Amino acid sequence: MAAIQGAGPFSPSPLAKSRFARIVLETNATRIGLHGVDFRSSFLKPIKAMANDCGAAVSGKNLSQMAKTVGKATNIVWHKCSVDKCDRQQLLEQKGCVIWMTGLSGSGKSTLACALSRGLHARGKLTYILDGDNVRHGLNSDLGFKAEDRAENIRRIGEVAKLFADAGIICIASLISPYRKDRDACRALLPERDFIEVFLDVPLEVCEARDPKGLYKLARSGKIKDSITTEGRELFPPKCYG
Ligand SMILES: Nc1ncnc2c1ncn2[C@@H]1O[C@H](COP(=O)(O)OS(=O)(=O)O)[C@@H](OP(=O)(O)O)[C@H]1O
Ligand SMILES: Nc1ncnc2c1ncn2[C@@H]1O[C@H](COP(=O)(O)OP(=O)(O)O)[C@@H](O)[C@H]1O
Repeated sequence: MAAIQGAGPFSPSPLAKSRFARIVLETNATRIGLHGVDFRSSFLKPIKAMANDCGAAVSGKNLSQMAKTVGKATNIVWHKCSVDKCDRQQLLEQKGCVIWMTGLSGSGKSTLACALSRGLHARGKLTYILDGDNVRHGLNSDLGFKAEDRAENIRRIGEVAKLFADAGIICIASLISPYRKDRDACRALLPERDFIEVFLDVPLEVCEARDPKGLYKLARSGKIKDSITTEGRELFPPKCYG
């Protein structure tokens, strides 16, 4: 996990945003297959690590053809296609993965996700952001903020993120995702180095002072329920290290 320390109560300049994105990228470069990269120029070079991954993908083709019970469904058979993740990665010249931003509301997840997406896009990398706010407008519009609803929200986004990674896309998930067990369940869906967790280590006081949506105010006055504002400190590790 990589942690981004909270900045002071100022608006981030585009330069600061791109520096943030660079920190994340440099911290995790090896894990997304960008070895020895000069971040100022050579992002677009073909990714060496992909060759190894393709080997792994080939051995992964031996998925059982036996009918299985999956969840509530019976007689489910995995359908393989001759075009696989490896082929898509080679086409895109990048490695599909999930970069998971976690942190309190107002910690800067969406801002950093956008800066990272913009930075990668400028370097010719295909990204897609799954933002908690946005996904709750559609796929997850049936969910609220009780712990079990948050868990289902995170589970679904984890599954969608896995599909994006399988498509060869760098998927940036941006969710509060306060409970470690929910994040760990998403991590378990992917090969270890394909899931990069970034904790925005911003103190509750700073997030509450920002409060761009007025959520902390509403939570403190009891007007919204199931807020994690007050117990936020306990839900996240005190420090996270890359
Ligand atoms: N309790 C409560 N009531 C009303 N609204 C709330 C509540 N908690 C969170 N939010 C807002 O919902 C945004 C998305 O939350 P997430 O899907 O990221 O949350 S979670 O991962 O499921 O915990 C989240 O987005 P961010 O502010 O960008 O974090 C908040 O705007
Ligand atoms: N590094 C930063 N320093 C100061 N303010 C920031 C920083 N990153 C984001 N912000 C501001 O904090 C507020 C919340 O950011 P946002 O990205 O929406 O957080 P989240 O998605 O975690 O709720 C916004 O007003 C944003 O401009």
